[in-house]
Amino acid sequence: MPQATDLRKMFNIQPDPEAALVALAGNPNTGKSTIFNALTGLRQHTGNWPGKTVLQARGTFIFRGHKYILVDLPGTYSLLANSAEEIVARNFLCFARPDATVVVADATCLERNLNLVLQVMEITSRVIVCVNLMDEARRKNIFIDTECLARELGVPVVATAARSGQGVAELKAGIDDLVRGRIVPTPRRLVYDPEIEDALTRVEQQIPGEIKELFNARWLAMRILDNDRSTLDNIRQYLEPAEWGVLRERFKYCPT
Ligand SMILES: Nc1nc2c(ncn2[C@@H]2O[C@H](COP(=O)(O)OP(=O)(O)OP(=O)(O)O)[C@@H](O)[C@H]2O)c(=O)[nH]1
Ligand SMILES: [Mg+2]
Repeated sequence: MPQATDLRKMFNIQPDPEAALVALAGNPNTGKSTIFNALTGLRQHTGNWPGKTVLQARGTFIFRGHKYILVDLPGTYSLLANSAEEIVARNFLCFARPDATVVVADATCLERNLNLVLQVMEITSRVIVCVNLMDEARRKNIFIDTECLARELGVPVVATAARSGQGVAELKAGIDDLVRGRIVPTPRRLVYDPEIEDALTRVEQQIPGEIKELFNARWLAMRILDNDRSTLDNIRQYLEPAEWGVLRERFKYCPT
C-alpha cells in the first residue's frame, strides 16, 4: 500500500518529516504567483510537472521556526479535470495530500471563484481561502465580509492585497495555525439530492478501508458515481494492481 509520502515523490517532493507541504490553488490570474513570491522570496525552484509540459514552481519558507514547502499550482477554474493544468492541480491535491491548501480567490469576482473553493473543500478539509486583490475590490466599491464568508464556508479566510504585501503575514500565520492544528476547519459540505446522497453512502461503504486511508472516501465515491474516467485512471496509477483490482471488482464502471 503506498503511503502519502510515497505519493508525494511522484510530484518530485522529497520526503522531509520536518517540513509541511502547502499547495496554492486558484483560478487563473488571481495572484497565486504574486503570493508565492511574497511567501518564498528567492527560495524557489522551477521545473516541469513530471510527465507534463506544465510549469511547476516550488519554494520554501520558515515561519515560527517551522519549515514549509509551498507549491504554486497552475490556475484552474475547476477540478473536474479536462486540461493538463486541471489534471495537475487535481492530482496534486488528491494524491500528494498537502498539509494545507490555500485557495486564492479574486475579491472583484468572488462568486465565480467560490466554485473552485467548494470543489477543493470536497477533497480536503485543510483549506484556507485567501481573498486577494482586495485593493482592486475597494477601488470598485466591493466590500467583502471575510468573517461572514469564513462562517459560511467553515474554513479560515484571509484578505490580501498581495502586490503590496498586505495580509501576507496574516496568511502565513493562518497556514501555520492550520498545519499545527490550532485551527480545525469544518468545511461546509454540499448536500446533494437524497437519491444521490443514498447512492454515495452505499458506494462509500464499499470502498476498502486501506483506500479510504489514502483518499477522501466521499470524494472518491462521487468520482465513481460520476464515472469520472480521468480521475479513476489516475487513481489506478497510484494503487498497487491488487488494490485496483478490488475497486474494479466492486465498481463495474472503473476502467479496465
Ligand atoms: N492590484 C493588485 N494586483 C495584484 C494583486 N495580486 C496580484 N496582482 C497582479 O495580478 C496579475 C496576476 O498575478 P499573478 O500572481 O501572476 O496571478 P496568478 O494567479 O499566478 O496567474 P496564473 O498563474 O496565470 O493563473 C499581476 O499583474 C500581479 O501583479 C493584488 O493584490 N492587487
Ligand atoms: Mg501564476
